[in-house]
This record gives sequence, C-alpha cells and structure tokens, in this order.
Amino acid sequence: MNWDDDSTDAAAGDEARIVGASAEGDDQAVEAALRPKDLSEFVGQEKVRQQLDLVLKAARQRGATADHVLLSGAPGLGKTTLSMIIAAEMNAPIRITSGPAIQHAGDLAAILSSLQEGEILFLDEIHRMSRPAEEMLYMAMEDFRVDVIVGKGPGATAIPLELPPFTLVGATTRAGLLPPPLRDRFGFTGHMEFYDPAELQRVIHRSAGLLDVEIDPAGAAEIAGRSRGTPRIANRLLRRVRDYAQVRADGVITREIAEAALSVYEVDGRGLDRLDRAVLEALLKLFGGGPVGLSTLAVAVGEERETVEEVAEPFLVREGLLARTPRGRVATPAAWAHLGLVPPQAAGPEGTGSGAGKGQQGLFGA
Ligand SMILES: Nc1ncnc2c1ncn2[C@@H]1O[C@H](COP(=O)(O)OP(=O)(O)OP(=O)(O)O)[C@@H](O)[C@H]1O
Repeated sequence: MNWDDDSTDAAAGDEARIVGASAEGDDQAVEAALRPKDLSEFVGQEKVRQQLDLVLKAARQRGATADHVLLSGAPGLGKTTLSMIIAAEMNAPIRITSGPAIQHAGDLAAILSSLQEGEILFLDEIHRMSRPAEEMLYMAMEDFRVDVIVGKGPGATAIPLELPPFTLVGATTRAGLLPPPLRDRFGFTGHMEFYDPAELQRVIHRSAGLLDVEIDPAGAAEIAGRSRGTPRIANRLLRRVRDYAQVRADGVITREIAEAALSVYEVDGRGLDRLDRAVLEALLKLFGGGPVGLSTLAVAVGEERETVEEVAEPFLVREGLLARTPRGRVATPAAWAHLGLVPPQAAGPEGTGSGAGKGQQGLFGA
C-alpha cells in the first residue's frame, strides 16, 4: 500500500488521540525506556534489519563511517529507534534534529561543523527542511564539505569548510516528497512497513516485561489487534490497559481485561476510535454509504474537513473501510459489516440505510 499519498504528517488533532500515531508529550519519556537498544531486540521489519545489519557490519569491518541511510515510513514505526540502534551498533555518538528546526542554511552549517568524526546525524522529517538548507546538505553528504556564505550582495564570498566524515540518517513519512538529488545521495534506503499482529504481540510482551506488568498471550493479542499496525500505539494501549488492570482487577492483563479497558477508551476490536466510527456511521447511516463529498461528511460529524481527511480517513482507507473516489467518499462492504449494518440494496424496503444508497450500487453493488 502506498501511504505516501495520504497525509500521515502529524495532522492537527492526531496527537491527542489514544490511537494517534504521533508521539504525545507524555509518551516521550516512556518511549525512551521502551526503545530496543540493538538490532536483535528490534522486532519485525526483517528486510530492513537484515540489509542494515550488512551495511553496518561492512562499514565496521572497513573501519569506515557507514553510508547515509534514509528511513521512510509512517509515524511510530521505529525510525527514531533504528537511528539510535545504528549509533549504538557503530559505537558512535548521535545528534538528533529535525527538518522543521532547520529553516536556514546557517542552522545546518552550525550543526554540521560541530559534528565529530563518525557521528550519526539523525534528521527527522527531512522532507520539511528549507530549500537552501537542503542544497547545503547535498554537498555535505557527498563531499563532506559546505560553503559558508559570508556577507551579502556582490561582496558575498563562499568560504569552504571541511567536515569530518559522518553518517546522515534521514527519516521521512513522505519519501515521495524528497527531491531526487537528495534521495540519490543516500547509500541505503529502508522502507518501514506496518507491523502484523504477531509482531505487535512480541512488542507488547517485551514492553510488558520492561514495565513489570503481567500479561497473558490472549491479552497481548487483543491489544495487538487494536494497535493499527504501529508499535507506538501498541505501547500506549498497553499502558492504558495496565492502568485498568491495576485499578479494576488484580493487575494481570487478560483478554477480558484488555477488552474492557479498551472499550472504556472507545477503541474497538479493529482499532477504530470514536472519530473513525463517527465518520463511518455518518457515511453509512446518513448517506447510505455514499458517495458523499468530504465537506458534507465533515459537517455531518461536526469536525473540520482537514480533521476528517487527515486524521480519520487514512486509517479507514488503509483498512479497506472507506474509498476516496472522484464522486466522493464511499463505504466498502467491509464498513457495513464492521458496524453490523446492512447495505440498502441488500436490506430491501425496511433496510437500515436511509435510502440514499444509490451510488453504492454502481461501485460495490452486485
Ligand atoms: N521494531 C520495534 N520493536 C520494538 N519496539 C518498537 C519498534 N519500533 C518502534 N518501537 C517502539 O515504538 C515507539 C515509537 O518508535 P519511534 O519513536 O522510533 O517511531 P518513529 O517512526 O521514529 O516515529 P516518528 O515518525 O513519529 O518520529 C518507541 O518507543 C519504541 O519503543
């Protein structure tokens, strides 16, 4: 699937959701404690792990700095974690910054000129760097050199500055937005996929061990199934279920406890939260499954257009519950099944739909 087409940037409103993939303020300290420290502890992403293992081992054997690495993938899949593992495996210090923090070429020059030999520079959201900084980065990556411009206008001069060899680890949720000259300068590109439930179960067991929480396999499976393929969400749900287990039960997480806790937080069996379900319900109950325009749908759920489009829809599309078509938003048969409703054409005159489901027929009807 190509999530690059969806807006997976930290969309407004996503941070506050229990199933939001971006990090909340309170997540960051706990996340640090739960981060795998080396490649063997890092769950899943077999391909990227194997390839990276080779790149790093080869560099170590040659006694050289590793090639620049680009990691692409949706928020919360482990890009920051992997960059820290790269530093640990290379026994090198790491400097962490992000595209939005580098708005002027001078900001980047200051960082680059203070790097030590072999240091890892982690540049998160690299697609959000300013153009002048990006151009400076091309030369730095290729020749380990930057031209610092002193003065302005006709009197301006470029002073070349040699840099120690370093490894840039760039992370992006939108690889398609990177200009080709920047993409081409990475020696290795790893694409992070969403995790399958069995992998998330391993993440949850590992985190439960670190948090000193007792959890049985069925409890871990229940949380994994609601974590939207994302370790960050799995860890967050685990912490909320732990609270419930501690306050309302004997502290042990079983399937029943996980189900009860996550229903308190309105996260359903497939990982949809209140907003996702409100969008689906409006689409099915008010518009017979669509097609309906985004603005109309947003008004129906009392949310901004952007919130529906950027916060709720990407996951609904990924789950195959909603389709974006040129004629508007359309529910798929899986959406009707998920909410336990019957599509109008199948329901007959007393069907649950409001009778506005004509478009449904053309797209998904028999
Ligand atoms: N493969 C993994 N195995 C175990 N835990 C993981 C894995 N990937 C991510 N995590 C956990 O998920 C949390 C989020 O990971 P991380 O911060 O690396 O994501 P990210 O892709 O950098 O997100 P963002 O794009 O928002 O910066 C971390 O605390 C880490 O504990």
